Amino acid sequence: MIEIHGLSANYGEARVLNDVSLEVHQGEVVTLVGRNGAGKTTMLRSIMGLHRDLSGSISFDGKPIEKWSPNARARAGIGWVPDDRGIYASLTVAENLTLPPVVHKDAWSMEQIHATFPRMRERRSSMGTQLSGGEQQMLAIARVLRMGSRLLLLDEPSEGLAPVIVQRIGEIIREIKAQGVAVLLVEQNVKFASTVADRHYLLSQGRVVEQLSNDDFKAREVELLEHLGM
Ligand SMILES: Nc1ncnc2c1ncn2[C@@H]1O[C@H](COP(=O)(O)OP(=O)(O)OP(=O)(O)O)[C@@H](O)[C@H]1O
Repeated sequence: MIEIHGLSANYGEARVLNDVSLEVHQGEVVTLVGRNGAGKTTMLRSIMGLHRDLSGSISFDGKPIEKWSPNARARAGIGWVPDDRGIYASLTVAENLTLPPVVHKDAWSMEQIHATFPRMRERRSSMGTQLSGGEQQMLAIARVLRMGSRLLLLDEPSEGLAPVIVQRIGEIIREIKAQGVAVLLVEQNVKFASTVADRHYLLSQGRVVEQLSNDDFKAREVELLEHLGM
């Protein structure tokens, strides 16, 4: 679905990603794990077309997309869920869901959204400001599925959420995967990452230092926690 080869990214003089290659296939959940400042968010922003100071190749469904605008990438089916979730505070849940345009034929219907996210039906008239952190995260994920995204870029969805809510987000990611959607997940929560992902890329100082199956990742959890300084 998405293939990245030799991606390097800079902020002015500073190189923050160095020759990174990775791929995510349809229906796969893959994490990018690394310390603060390792370059994880820059990777997601580069895939979405929001960071442009880069070299290397990015192809989506076999088409080179490096020169495409973020809009064109969204229309092709790439959905960005930023770490601040980007909810419109003064709109209701229903308005937040329906405001962005449907950009792809694989867009989820409201019925599908409500089946996977029953909380969004219950809260449909609530304003963005009234939502808990977990509800905001669910709304942000539901919104890109409603637009028709087939590859979700999730930036630390577990951050700041209570364990029981993190567990629910994990269930949602597994349900989304079962529908054939691919997920590239930035995470520092190693435990959570191991409950949802098929594979992991370990990023350190802008380089992929290891690629691990989920079984290997779980077996080396203690060492990885140490590596991440957690
Ligand atoms: N707008 C910017 N201008 C200059 N440097 C930046 C900018 N944004 C990020 N950086 C730097 O790029 C490097 C990678 O940042 P990035 O946010 O991608 O890392 P991260 O792994 O997502 O970490 P975090 O979890 O802290 O966001 C860091 O050294 C950071 O200071």
